[in-house]
Amino acid sequence: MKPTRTSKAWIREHINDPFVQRAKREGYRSRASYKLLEIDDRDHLLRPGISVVDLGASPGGWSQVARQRMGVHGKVIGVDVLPMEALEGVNFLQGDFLAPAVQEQVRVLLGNRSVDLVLSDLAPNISGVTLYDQARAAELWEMALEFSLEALGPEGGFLIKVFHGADFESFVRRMKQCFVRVVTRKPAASRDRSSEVYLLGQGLKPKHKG
Ligand SMILES: C[S@@+](CC[C@H](N)C(=O)[O-])C[C@H]1O[C@@H](n2cnc3c(N)ncnc32)[C@H](O)[C@@H]1O
Repeated sequence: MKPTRTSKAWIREHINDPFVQRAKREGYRSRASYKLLEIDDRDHLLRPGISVVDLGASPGGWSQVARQRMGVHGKVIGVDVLPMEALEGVNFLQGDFLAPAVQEQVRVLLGNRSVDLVLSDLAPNISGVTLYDQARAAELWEMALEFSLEALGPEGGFLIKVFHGADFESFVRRMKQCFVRVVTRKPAASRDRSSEVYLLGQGLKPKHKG
C-alpha cells in the first residue's frame, strides 16, 4: 500500500523523535519507557520486592523499567492482546484484558499476593470514529480500575493513561472516590499535542480496602 501524506509525516516525526532515538541508544523497547521513568523519578513507585501488574505491556518498555528499578526481587506480570518478546523476570500473558478469563489468569499468577502497583498504558486501536473510540477507551479505564480495586493492597498505587474528552472528568471523580491521593502527570515524553495524561491514585479509601 502506498503511504499517505499523513502516514509519511508520522513516520518522519517518529524517526526524528528524540525519545525514539534515545530509546534505541539506551536499549528500551519503546519511547513510552521515558514516561514511566519520569513519573517514577517524581513519585517513587517502583521499589525492590513489590508486585506490579503492567496492563497493555507490549512491546515491553514499561515492564523493562519496572524490572530495572525493582531489581531481581518482586513480581512483574505483563498483559497485552499483542505478543511480546520475552523479558527476563517478567511473566507475560497474551490476551484481551476485557475477557474475565484473562483477568482470572492474572489472579492465578499472583497467587494469594495482593498487588502493590497496577500500571495501565492500555490504549485501544483508533478507528477514527470519535464516539466509538472514546467509549472503548473508557471501558478499558473502568476495567483497569475495577481490577485495581480488587487486586491492590490497602497502600497500593494505580497509574493509568487517560485522554481528555467526554469521559475524562467523570473518571477523575471515580478515582477520587476510590483513592486517598490522586494526581495528574504529563511527562515530557508525552507529546504536547496528545490529549493523554496519566492519573496516579494511591492509598485505597476505607470502603475499597480488602
Ligand atoms: C501504548 S501501548 C503500551 C506501550 C507499553 N506501555 C510500553 O511501554 O511498551 C498500548 C497497548 O495496549 C494494548 N491493548 C489495547 N487494548 C487491550 C486489551 N483489551 N487487552 C490487552 N491489551 C490491550 C495494545 O495492544 C498496546 O500494546
